[in-house]
Amino acid sequence: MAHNQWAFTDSEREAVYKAIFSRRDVRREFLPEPVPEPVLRRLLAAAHHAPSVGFMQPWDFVVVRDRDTRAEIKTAFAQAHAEAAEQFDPASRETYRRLKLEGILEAPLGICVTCDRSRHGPVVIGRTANPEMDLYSSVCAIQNLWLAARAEGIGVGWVSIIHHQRLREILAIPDEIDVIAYLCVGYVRFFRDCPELESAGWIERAALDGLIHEERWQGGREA
Ligand SMILES: Cc1cc2c(cc1C)N(C[C@H](O)[C@H](O)[C@H](O)COP(=O)(O)O)c1[nH]c(=O)[nH]c(=O)c1N2
Repeated sequence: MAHNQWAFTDSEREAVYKAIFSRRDVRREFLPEPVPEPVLRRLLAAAHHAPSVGFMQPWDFVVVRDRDTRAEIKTAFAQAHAEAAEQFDPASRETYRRLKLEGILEAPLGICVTCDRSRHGPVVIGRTANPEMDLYSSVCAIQNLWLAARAEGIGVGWVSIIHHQRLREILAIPDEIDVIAYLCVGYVRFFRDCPELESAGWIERAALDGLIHEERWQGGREA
């Protein structure tokens, strides 16, 4: 197509890809400066404009600023992290233990993203055949927030090494609401060029060509 009036301008498009390619999971580079309310509001508005199954908008955002609360969450992480280490084979266990996998106390802000699976009733457009679609919708909100944060020069780190039931207790989240994520959010000293798990030698980024299948799945499970 020669000209597409709906495309962004070159610089706008570059900005979108820049956010996508330079977004990182941040753990150790957080700065303690608070995130101003208008900026936080923009991040949450970006999250809230994510796509959602049947326009369900199943998310809520619990904003955690209190250090004592974050310390409780850190303790919950430490417990789940110790349990996790036992699940890796002995050869990689020590490497796992040395990885920095959260910035709960370093980041001035935590955001717990949830999913209210019964919002708008039991039958939802698009969720009938695949009931997990509401959970995916909350994940879309997280990705929007993550990219918007990158554009604001703010880092986000997803901490999933934590039992959601424990988070629910600490944050007084009702039983019928699913916890989707705990995010550490704050300004950063810098953004890494590539995923820390890659530079730490844990896993490399797969070649995209090996993940694309023409018409039918080709080959075995291995990409
Ligand atoms: C659902 C989910 C859950 C987690 C993560 C991500 C996602 C999508 N990631 C971040 C993850 O390690 C990271 O995205 C990859 O290593 C790729 O790095 P970049 O995000 O590109 O920096 C993550 N990182 C971490 O240090 N502790 C964690 O508990 C988690 N949990």
